[in-house]
Amino acid sequence: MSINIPKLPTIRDLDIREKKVLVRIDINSPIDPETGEILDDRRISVHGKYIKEMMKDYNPALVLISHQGRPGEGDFTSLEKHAELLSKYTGVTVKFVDDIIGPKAREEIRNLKPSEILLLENLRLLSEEIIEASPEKQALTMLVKKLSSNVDVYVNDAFATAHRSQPSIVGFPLSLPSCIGPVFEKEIQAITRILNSFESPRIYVLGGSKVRELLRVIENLMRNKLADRILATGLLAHLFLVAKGIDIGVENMKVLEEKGLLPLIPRARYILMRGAPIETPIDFKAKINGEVRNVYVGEIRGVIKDIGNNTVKIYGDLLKDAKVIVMRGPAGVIEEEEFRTGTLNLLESVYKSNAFTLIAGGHLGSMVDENRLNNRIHVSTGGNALLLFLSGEELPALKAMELSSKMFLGW
Ligand SMILES: Nc1ncnc2c1ncn2[C@@H]1O[C@H](COP(=O)(O)OP(=O)(O)OP(=O)(O)O)[C@@H](O)[C@H]1O
Ligand SMILES: O=C(O)[C@H](O)COP(=O)(O)O
Repeated sequence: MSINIPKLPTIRDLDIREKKVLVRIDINSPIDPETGEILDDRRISVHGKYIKEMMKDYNPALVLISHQGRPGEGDFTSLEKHAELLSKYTGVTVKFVDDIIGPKAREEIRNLKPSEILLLENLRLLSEEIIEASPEKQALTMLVKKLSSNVDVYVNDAFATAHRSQPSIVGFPLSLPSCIGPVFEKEIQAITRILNSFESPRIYVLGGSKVRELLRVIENLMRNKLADRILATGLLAHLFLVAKGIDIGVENMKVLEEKGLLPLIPRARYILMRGAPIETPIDFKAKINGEVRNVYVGEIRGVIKDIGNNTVKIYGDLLKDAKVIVMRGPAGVIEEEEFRTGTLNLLESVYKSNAFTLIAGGHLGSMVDENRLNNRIHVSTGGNALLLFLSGEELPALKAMELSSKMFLGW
């Protein structure tokens, strides 16, 4: 079955040359709560690369907006450091203003000339930005009203926030001629290629800790017959082993309990009974008496922290023949160096394969060797947005963009 993805306007459909362009990006990054340092700047570097191209091709005056973290959490910080990194990746000095809709920000926007870039402060300092509502309601917020009257067009390049119905995502498209940006477009192209591919085998390697979300993805994959094999790793593997009736040991059951995952066992059983092509590991890495040991299913001891050597080999062999690969979430506790082997080896199989590959998720993305990438491999900037999309859910950003293209482009 193929999935219908709406045709969305891109910067080629809108006249942005020398215009004042408001661009919603997602440079939300992991932050060290103690020092405030940005721990991984992948999203910033990806946006930087495409902004640089946009400047070269269209010479606009760019006003960038983004969020960082959530109020009350350790990663809720200013975007000042992000501006420095954006300057590094774009090769243009990105001016930062510690204001969003006040007189200071509006003055800076009014004075901005083509070839200049301005970054406004963290959008989530505005309480309006946290509230989710319909595009029609969001178009009436102060954020949308105050900024719309100072720019010519709106570009949504924040694919990773496409699942939020917040004013900076769904309000502007109803107020200004709008389109998606290049990062968003690349993500849609990769997902379309994955979801509409009839080449097989199509193999999903699903791991990490967002097990609830992954079950939704698996249910959609089954509904639409999108996967030939699903190789479970990470905490998803724990859950499916238990659902298969396999004893994973008291300590690992406790891990599932602590993460609130035990209630998902019946749902996982139902997924298996309906014939989902889910493979589970045959061995794992665990720390026993201070030493890393390879333990086999049937005699699992210790806390499982990675997939084992034989599973790496078997999963690797399966990936060799794949035509399409989607890899999401790490295979083990990659925060501990000794438990990165499974993830790194699976990535090695991806680099060597000829399959079109989508790699998703912040933790997994941080393990990718940029020097080994090629145009067959797309490393997504999306986390939850991508998972929801793969689960078959409508993303508010796409809906708002469709409304906008009807209103302003007559599509
Ligand atoms: N066997 C395991 N036991 C416990 N935790 C695990 C195991 N395998 C992986 N994890 C944990 O999963 C977490 C990453 O999962 P997550 O689902 O957040 O992936 P991600 O790639 O960062 O995706 P996203 O960007 O959507 O957050 C890591 O913190 C890692 O320690
Ligand atoms: O990292 C993400 O998933 C996006 O930046 C969205 O962040 P949020 O979950 O805080 O809305």
